[in-house]
Amino acid sequence: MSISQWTAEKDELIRVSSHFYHKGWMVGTSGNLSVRVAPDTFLITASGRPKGMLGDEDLVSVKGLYELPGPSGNGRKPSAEVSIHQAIYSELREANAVFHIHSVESNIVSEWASDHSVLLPPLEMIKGLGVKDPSLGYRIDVLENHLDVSRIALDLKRLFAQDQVFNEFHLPAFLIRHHGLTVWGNDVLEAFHRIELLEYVFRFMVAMGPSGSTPPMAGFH
Ligand SMILES: CSC[C@@H](O)[C@@H](O)C(=O)COP(=O)(O)O
Ligand SMILES: [Zn+2]
Repeated sequence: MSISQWTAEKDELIRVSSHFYHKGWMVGTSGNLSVRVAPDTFLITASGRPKGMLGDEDLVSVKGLYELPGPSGNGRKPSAEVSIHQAIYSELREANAVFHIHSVESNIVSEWASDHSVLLPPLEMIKGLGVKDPSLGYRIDVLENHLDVSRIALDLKRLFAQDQVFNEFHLPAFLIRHHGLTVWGNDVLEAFHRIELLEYVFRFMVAMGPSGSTPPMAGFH
């Protein structure tokens, strides 16, 4: 396999990673990104690399959606959260890009979960996630964080197995409590848009507060 394989996909992920880093969503080594390049193969960011300054060698290929991969040929290890990406690619044929970020807002919103999900406000922006009517009351799923990442991947597969996940109220995203946001899309651009739209929604929610209304301004009655 030539080392110059998938150059365009690697460049795209490096650009997206740098953009998210500058937004404060992939600070330090946090977050991971992947793109599917064949039905059972994807490129993913290597573990523990600085997400604001990735190089070509920091994208490693993973073949197989069920077994945990070992280090790549250049010694880089795939993301420690590779099992979550595998769970998404194995269960959802429409997913061809998976982005995971650690934003402050997504972590605040994850604290507001009741019954393992958070109700999103009826903002027009939510239409960008593929829903027709934002006022219908969409919820984002919130999974528990576990030190053992394969437990998170297992919980995610259980969620996908529930019928409700496949109805029109299911969003192409979920939160891991006190950890971050994961989104998938049909391609890199769709996943990119979805991350930006959801982060806008989370910023709005944080500004409104957990009760969904802004506190009255001092001096105004
Ligand atoms: C700043 S440590 C964050 C990690 O524990 C993890 O959650 C993460 O998102 C990045 O892990 P990585 O193995 O680099 O893909
Ligand atoms: Zn993470």
